[in-house]
Amino acid sequence: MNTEKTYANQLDQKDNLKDFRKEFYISNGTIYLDGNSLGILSMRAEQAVDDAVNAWKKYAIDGWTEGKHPWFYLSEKLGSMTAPLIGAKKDEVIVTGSTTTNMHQLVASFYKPNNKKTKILADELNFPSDIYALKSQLKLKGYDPDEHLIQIKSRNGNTLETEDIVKAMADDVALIVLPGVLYRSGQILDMERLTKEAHKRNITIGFDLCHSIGAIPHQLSEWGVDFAFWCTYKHLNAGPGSVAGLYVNQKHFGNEPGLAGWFSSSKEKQFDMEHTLTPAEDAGAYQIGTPHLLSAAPLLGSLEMFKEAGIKQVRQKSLELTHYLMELIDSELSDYNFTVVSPTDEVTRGGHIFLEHKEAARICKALKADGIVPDFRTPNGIRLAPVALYNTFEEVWKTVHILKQIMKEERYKRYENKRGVIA
Ligand SMILES: Cc1ncc(COP(=O)(O)O)c(C=O)c1O
Ligand SMILES: Nc1ccccc1C(=O)C[C@H](N)C(=O)O
Repeated sequence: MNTEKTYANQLDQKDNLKDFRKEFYISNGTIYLDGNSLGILSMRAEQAVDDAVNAWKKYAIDGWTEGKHPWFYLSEKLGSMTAPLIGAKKDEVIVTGSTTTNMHQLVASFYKPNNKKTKILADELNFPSDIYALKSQLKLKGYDPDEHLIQIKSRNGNTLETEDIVKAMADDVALIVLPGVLYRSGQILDMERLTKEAHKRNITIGFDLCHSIGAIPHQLSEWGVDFAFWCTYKHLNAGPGSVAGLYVNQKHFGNEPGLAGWFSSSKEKQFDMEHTLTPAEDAGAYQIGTPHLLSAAPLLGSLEMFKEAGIKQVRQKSLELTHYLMELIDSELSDYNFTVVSPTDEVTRGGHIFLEHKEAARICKALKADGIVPDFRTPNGIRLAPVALYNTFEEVWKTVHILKQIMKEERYKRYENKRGVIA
């Protein structure tokens, strides 16, 4: 491979998405590689927040129905803007809640245990919040999570085998919830095949798309996935605590949500103030209460950028960035005991790379001191996410060379090998 910096510059010059970087606030001298934990602010997202504040200033209560983006319809509008990113129909998507509250809503709606089927299938590598939510949903239905939550085991501690998941789809499984992309190793699960296998066995299946939305294309409707949910503060760059999203396949429209509220209502009936709910005929039925407008607004700006860039192009560049990163790690860091545990192939490699090293916590501190923002995951993981919309090949090149210097000079030894509060 070509390890010269000039090669990185050539790749940057050829990059069709390079102009998007100019729209982001990138701190001077910083190389931000943590976009899969929190994406950075774009001018368009900022503008959308300003517009929302101004609409409040100008319209007060009338902002619900007036202005450029009337608040009463904003969740649906953002849902339809999100749909192309996941291969869904417009009315199958709604922007609402947080990842975890949406998961609670969907499990409360789709987990319907009966005499024969009572178990929920998940995996042992998922983000803790999902597992906590599943356990509490089981308890609410009177089941012991120790018996009724089955967590598929990883053979190597980092990735899952489709065959192992399919094998675990036993007769007593009612519901499956899995990540689309694993938060540590970045492995993409075969959502299409898993959905097919689940449905053959009469099992409902849903996916957590936190680490896949905005990083890879999906075809949820075509695959027939029953439901999905995600956050918008990672690859979608909508800001800390931005409003999340959910997808419900249209074959499930017309049902009552497990957790109802007046925003679950059909729009026409909502202000009739009846005590009998008429649920919306689409994914809107899975909303609960008043949308968090100021935290939803930035998505208007970010999703517009995704529309212009196109998720296929985003994926293409992301694959090139992670490929380049892995090649440089291979050629430059071979003396320093790093292990890349992310899948290397293009089918199962997501938008970030996961490196293991026993000194990972303090290597991350040393990187940060040199202006590179990685993400530490306990006990020994370094996540690096070169993001298509705002990172460059030159930044990838610099990261690996700075990391090499840190290792060569053992500069990480200046720090304690312990995580900070968050990373
Ligand atoms: C896979 C996954 N699920 C859930 C969450 C958390 O959900 P919430 O947005 O509700 O905090 C995260 C990250 O925070 C995540 O990576
Ligand atoms: N929501 C957060 C709030 C604070 C700090 C980090 C997060 C994350 O999102 C972590 C992320 N889910 C991860 O995959 O590590």
